[in-house]
Amino acid sequence: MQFFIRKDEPSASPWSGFTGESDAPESPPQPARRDIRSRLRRLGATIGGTLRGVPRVLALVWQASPRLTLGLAAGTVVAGLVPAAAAYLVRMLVDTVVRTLQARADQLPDLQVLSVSLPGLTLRSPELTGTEAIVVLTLAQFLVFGTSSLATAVNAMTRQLLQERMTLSIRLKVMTHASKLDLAFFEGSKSYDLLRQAQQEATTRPVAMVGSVFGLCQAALTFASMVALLVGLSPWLALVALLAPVPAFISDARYGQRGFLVTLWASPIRRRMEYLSSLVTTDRYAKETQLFGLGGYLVDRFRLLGGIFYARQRRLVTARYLIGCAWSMVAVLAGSLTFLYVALGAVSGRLTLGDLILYTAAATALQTAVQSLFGGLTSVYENNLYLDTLYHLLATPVATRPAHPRPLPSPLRGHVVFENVSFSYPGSDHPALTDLSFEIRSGQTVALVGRNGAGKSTVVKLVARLYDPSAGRITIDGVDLRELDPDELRGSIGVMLQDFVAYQATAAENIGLGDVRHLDDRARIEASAGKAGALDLLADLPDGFDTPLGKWFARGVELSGGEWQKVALSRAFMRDTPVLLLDEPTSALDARAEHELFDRLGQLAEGRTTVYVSHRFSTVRRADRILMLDGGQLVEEGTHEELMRHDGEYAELFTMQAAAYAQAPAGQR
Ligand SMILES: Nc1ncnc2c1ncn2[C@@H]1O[C@H](COP(=O)(O)OP(=O)(O)OP(=O)(O)O)[C@@H](O)[C@H]1O
Repeated sequence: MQFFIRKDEPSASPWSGFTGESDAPESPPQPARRDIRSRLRRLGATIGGTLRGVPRVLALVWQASPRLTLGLAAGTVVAGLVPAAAAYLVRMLVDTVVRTLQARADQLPDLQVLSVSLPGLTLRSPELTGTEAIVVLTLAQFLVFGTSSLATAVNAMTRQLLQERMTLSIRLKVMTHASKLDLAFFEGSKSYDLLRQAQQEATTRPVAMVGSVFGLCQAALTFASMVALLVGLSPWLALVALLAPVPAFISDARYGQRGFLVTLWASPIRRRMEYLSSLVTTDRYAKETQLFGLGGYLVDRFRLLGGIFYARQRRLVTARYLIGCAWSMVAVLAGSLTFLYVALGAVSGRLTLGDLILYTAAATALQTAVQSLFGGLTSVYENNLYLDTLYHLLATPVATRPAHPRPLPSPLRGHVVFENVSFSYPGSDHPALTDLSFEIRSGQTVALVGRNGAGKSTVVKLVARLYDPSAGRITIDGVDLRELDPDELRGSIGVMLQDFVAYQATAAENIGLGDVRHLDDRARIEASAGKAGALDLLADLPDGFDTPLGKWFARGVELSGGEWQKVALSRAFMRDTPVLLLDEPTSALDARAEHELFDRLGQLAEGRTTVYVSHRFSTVRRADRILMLDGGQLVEEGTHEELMRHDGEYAELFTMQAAAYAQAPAGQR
């Protein structure tokens, strides 16, 4: 099956970073023709795989709520047996009426015994008059249909509740697992697709899954009870009813699998669509979108991708249902022939009127049951495929931790050493750091400088162990970082990243999240804000520290870039740690705020190892030592004075920046 764009699909415009390869993805070529034996083998494998998947699905449902699962199971059993019971009762009623009429016509005593034959058991009533027997049967019918209504209500209720529970439970599983994954996992586009797939399907698939598994069980019960009724009367009829829906099932299963493949391959397209949509609908991007008048362009890109996605779905969905319908005509024809056979049998006197009614009711119900059984199998199979992606995600190994981590030296002095460290980001051939060696003694304040892309942020991320070196090692107080428990290590490091997060939460939470154990410790939060120079700013907000920041939710107040940076900096100060890593902490601050911060940092850094990245040489010169990186390598190191005397690249950049200030017209200084 091909998924190329055809003439009737929206024409793909030339390649763009927004839309990607718009005529991809394409399915792998399907084998041209298969002989009957390999088709049967494949069918067997499909059914086997599907049935093996059922316990997995049931385990998920059970985990979501054992009580609701039991309720649904009970409702399903009742609903599954009702058609057979109803058909049986109708047959008894018709035969009773016929016998009563016969007795009255022949002027014989109107007395009869009602009997119900179950496997290994026959129940008989005492002698009843025709009217009494009809009343008893009507009562029994009332009971059956009453129970059936109750079962329908229980089924609908438990299904809906279970669906909600499962959606929640699967989303929680995905979130919990994702929060433990290695950062490297999030770097690849394939992983994003997997996550997206698992998350998006997590809201819809459980719904379909619960329905299909229990629908399957219900159909299986109806099937078994109907077969028991039908086989007793005519095994041939049972066989015809059994086989007639098979072709439609095979066709549906094939299209179910193709549907899954289209969804899977369309995942990158849908992710691009979501991204394009967010560019127009999210406050973060809306500013530029309006400023550059990008709305129309972005909407066009979205429309292009949406058109491609729809066209593929349309072709598949149309084929699936039209071809499925053609095959189900076989079942319809078999039903009509059964009807003819039974009616002729009744006319010839081989069958009673009750038998005729039982035959027709049972044959139709059996056919429906077989169809639902196969339909259920197809749908469980399809849902299983989607669930595979969920299980695949849940099976992704979480961030590696040493089996027996070495205890963090106590007290931690913060002596950091890079020994011949090289590092490339996951999926990148280009090394971000190459054979980097340096030492930061405990308590020292070190500035990392260098051009854009020199590797400064990478050094910060490696010390915080967001990644492990590709070669060489990093030690803290003599212990390789890989031998430590990452959480324990991170608990001893205060970090502010260059691309810090602005949480849509209150000011207090934005700071307190720096150490969740103290999220409610207002004194500590305010002290941290004080260290970052954010105290007055936050105290003056409409609800002080309880003011929600950001505009996503009600009552939110938006901050300026520099104000957000102060909040992020406050967060880094929440932990009273021996190591402090600050990646461009003042890039958005005004000159006074920056000056004041570095004055305070002088005291805050007392006794702590402090590493900061900065492009402003006025702040860099305050450091005890300066490390200058270029192309991922250390090119110069020393104090400001030493580097100026060395007259290398640092001195050149410093002089360039100083001259820019000195040459500025007096009014701009
Ligand atoms: N997540 C990533 N995946 C792949 N490559 C990356 C990633 N982050 C950074 N790089 C690459 O690693 C190199 C070093 O990046 P790094 O962010 O450490 O530079 P930097 O010195 O902090 O730059 P800047 O001054 O612009 O912040 C760059 O070539 C960059 O392209």
